[in-house]
Amino acid sequence: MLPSADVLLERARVVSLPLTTRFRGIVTRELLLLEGPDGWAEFSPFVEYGDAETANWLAAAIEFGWGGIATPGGNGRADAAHGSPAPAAAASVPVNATVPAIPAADVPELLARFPGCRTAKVKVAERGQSLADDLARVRAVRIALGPEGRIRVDANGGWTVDVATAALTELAEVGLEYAEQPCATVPELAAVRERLGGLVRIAADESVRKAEDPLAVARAGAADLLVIKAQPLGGVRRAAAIVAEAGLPAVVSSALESSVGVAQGAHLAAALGLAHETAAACGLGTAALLAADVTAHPLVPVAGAIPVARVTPDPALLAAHAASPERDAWWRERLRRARALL
Ligand SMILES: O=C(O)CCC(=O)C1=CC=C[C@@H](O)[C@@H]1C(=O)O
Ligand SMILES: [Mg+2]
Repeated sequence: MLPSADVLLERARVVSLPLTTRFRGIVTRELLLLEGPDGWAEFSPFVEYGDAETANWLAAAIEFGWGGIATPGGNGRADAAHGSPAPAAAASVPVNATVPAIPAADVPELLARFPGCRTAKVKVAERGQSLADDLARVRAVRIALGPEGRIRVDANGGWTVDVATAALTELAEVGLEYAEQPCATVPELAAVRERLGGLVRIAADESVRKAEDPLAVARAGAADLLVIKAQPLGGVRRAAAIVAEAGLPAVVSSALESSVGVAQGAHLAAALGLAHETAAACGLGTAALLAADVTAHPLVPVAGAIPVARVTPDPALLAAHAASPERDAWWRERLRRARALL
């Protein structure tokens, strides 16, 4: 039985967290945190998302607060509530630095927020910018990481097939691990992948998390790997099932959450076997892009990794970053509408 909206909202808090750098067009991240018997969870679909899409995000929050997701090493309340297996060593997930569409000159300062990260994901194809801007940014990252560093780019579906093919052919000279969602649709991804003939691997993000059928991209052979997010896909179990069915390698990424939401991503990474030193880096270092978080011990990268741990917000920080009464009411209503869809 799923908890009712009243139960979900009993201890809910809505906060507005400032970002250090503009990212996907926003400078503050609003989100709702809720506390279940297993611990704290996050409900934070981006504000422009419609109700149908938000239901998955709520299903994920319910899973993390009420669903008995165990923490490897057994440091979470879920383990106590549901009986933990034998304690294992505390796990950690290697993470990438996330480089927004910033000027190349700002890259070194940005990367300093991600200590020890040997992989960087660089945003490209930003509206209003040119391929020259992308090349300059990616080259600046290559200089900072050195020849051994791994660089992936994320176009968020912003290119046509022709532009993607040309842009990735040029960017490949800097050395790319893969390109995430170069075009918007599955047929376009398949076409770019085919045209590049293995020069750059293709990862699908929006084609999984925003698709009616998250497996269509795998079935079409349109991607080499999947980028997986816990909240948009309805939680750890559902996301892990999609990866298993797709039969493709996966990288877990955040949805630009507070450390509470990032913690669920880390649990998904652990469930997928990505919580070890030699795993491909996950996009879970994004708490480093927040100028403020809800805990004094945020899940920011240390030595290139974040721990797989649950996060309990600090009451003083919840109060300091509380959203306005209007926004608080908006989020609570939004949660009620999402709950009605489950
Ligand atoms: O993967 C990362 O390095 C960070 C997360 C990230 O890039 C994203 C988080 C939230 C929303 C998305 O637009 C964006 C993405 O496209 O992957
Ligand atoms: Mg992406």
